[in-house]
Amino acid sequence: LTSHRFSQELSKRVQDHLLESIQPPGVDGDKWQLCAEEGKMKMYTRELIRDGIICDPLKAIHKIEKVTAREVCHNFWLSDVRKEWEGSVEEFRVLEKLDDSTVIIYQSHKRIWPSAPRDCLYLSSILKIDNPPPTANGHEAHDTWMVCNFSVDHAEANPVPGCVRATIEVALICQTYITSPDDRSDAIRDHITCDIVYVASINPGGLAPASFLRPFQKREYAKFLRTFTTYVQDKTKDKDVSF
Ligand SMILES: CCCc1ccc(-c2ccc(S(=O)(=O)CCO)cc2)cc1[C@H]1C[C@H]1c1ccccn1
Repeated sequence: LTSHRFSQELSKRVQDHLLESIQPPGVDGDKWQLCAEEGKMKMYTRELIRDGIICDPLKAIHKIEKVTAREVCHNFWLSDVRKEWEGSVEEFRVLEKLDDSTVIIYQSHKRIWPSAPRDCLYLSSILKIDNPPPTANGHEAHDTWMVCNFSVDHAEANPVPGCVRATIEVALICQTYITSPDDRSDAIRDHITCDIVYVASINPGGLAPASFLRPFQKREYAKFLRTFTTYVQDKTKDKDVSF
């Protein structure tokens, strides 16, 4: 297994996500507040201010039927399809490929009134988790995949002028579980469900008005999760299942 200059930091963050992020809210004792519900998707947040900047972490628990953890994580990680579901991104560049499952991305986001536009520079890695823990909804996982995105520095960022650098720490943890083949259909896709935990801490960088940022981010997270999960279901529905 080849390693790269971020291998150590990446595996530390993966371990942390497996220990903490995958825990359903309320179990890990933190003060997660349910802040939005849409169908099967529940969004929780905590109030966190760092140097006067709002960095409320988000934890979304979701489940989508008829897709596998690998299909969800692959469509989230694959750069070629990013623009098909990520509506808030303006510029998007892969700066470096560290290995077959790890890249460094530069992206700028569409300007948000009244603040300056933001950009992000982050490592994005997809990995399959061996000996999968039980899912956040308490199901026996058939398999577990994760995408881990976190901010790094890079010499060739060549940022869009005028952008304020936002920093991110994101994980998408997906677990497939097989539901009992109760109905007659022998199509395996009808018997799989994917439990999803999406955790994100976004530090918007320079000051953004508190009264504006909290509701804005909540709306954006809900929109992003809705768009992305719908995209994956549409993309995979006529394809052979890939575990
Ligand atoms: C708030 C400062 C601006 C801002 C910085 C950062 C991000 C952002 C970066 C990465 C990821 S991701 O989950 O890793 C998927 C790859 O893009 C999601 C969101 C979004 C916004 C803007 C668009 C707003 C947004 C979108 C979604 C969630 C929260 N905020």
